[in-house]
Amino acid sequence: MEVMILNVNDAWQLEFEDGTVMNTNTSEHIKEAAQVISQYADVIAVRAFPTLKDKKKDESEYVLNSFVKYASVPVINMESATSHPLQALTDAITISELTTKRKPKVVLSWAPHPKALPQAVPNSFVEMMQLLEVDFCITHPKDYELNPEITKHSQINYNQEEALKDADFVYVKNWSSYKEYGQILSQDDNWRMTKAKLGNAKFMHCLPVRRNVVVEDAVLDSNQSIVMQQANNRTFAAQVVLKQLVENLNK
Ligand SMILES: NCCC[C@H](NC(=O)CCC(=O)O)C(=O)O
Ligand SMILES: NC(=O)OP(=O)(O)O
Repeated sequence: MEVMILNVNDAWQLEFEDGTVMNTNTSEHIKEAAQVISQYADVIAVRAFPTLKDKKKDESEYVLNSFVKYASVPVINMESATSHPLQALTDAITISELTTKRKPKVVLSWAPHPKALPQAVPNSFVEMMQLLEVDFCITHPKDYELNPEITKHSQINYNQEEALKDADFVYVKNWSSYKEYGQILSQDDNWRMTKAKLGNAKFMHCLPVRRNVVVEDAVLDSNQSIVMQQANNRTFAAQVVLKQLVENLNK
């Protein structure tokens, strides 16, 4: 593949609203931009982080969906406002490669972070775990509930120690509050992952990870950490999706 990387905002701001009088800070409408890029490329992969300010706007996935609407080529989600499916596929591949059990116990554990981060990675991880044969539970402080529409078939335990008991895989991730949308409600270091809490489980994280904030060095530097296998599987997850997509284009 020949790859072009475009950081759209480096050039100018795109307009996504219909019918706007574009006499302020947006220079090009997504209608033209998506069609022009479709003339350059056979596939468009879009990364579009949320505003974390306007829940309705983020949930409308206006960036990703506008590309889908106006592009004339397939669009791939490289982490959108509310989901990161290629990361979830990566995580599923990693768990299935490394599990020694038919039904491993997998825990998604919230961690503190100084910045407000999206819910995209945990959302997609939860959705993926609901598709796999795993014993799955989520642990986080009160008021860090993810979108209940996404978590409604998953167990939530506010007691981290209890949730982590006998875990085979522990996926650690920070996210900002969904309820108090985009807010940091806690930076409680007691939620940081430590070697003691991890027990015999394998440690997972999508990266980039803040050492000794999200997880202590002793975990990342141990052979229980499988973050490098995960990062490697990001390539294969993207390749398998692109391969199928491109093969279908040529049919
Ligand atoms: N897999 C990519 C993760 C991207 C993003 N994390 C971040 O932006 C962390 C940046 C920082 O630590 O400053 C997220 O959580 O969705
Ligand atoms: N994990 C993840 O999405 O990594 P990149 O930001 O490198 O794509």
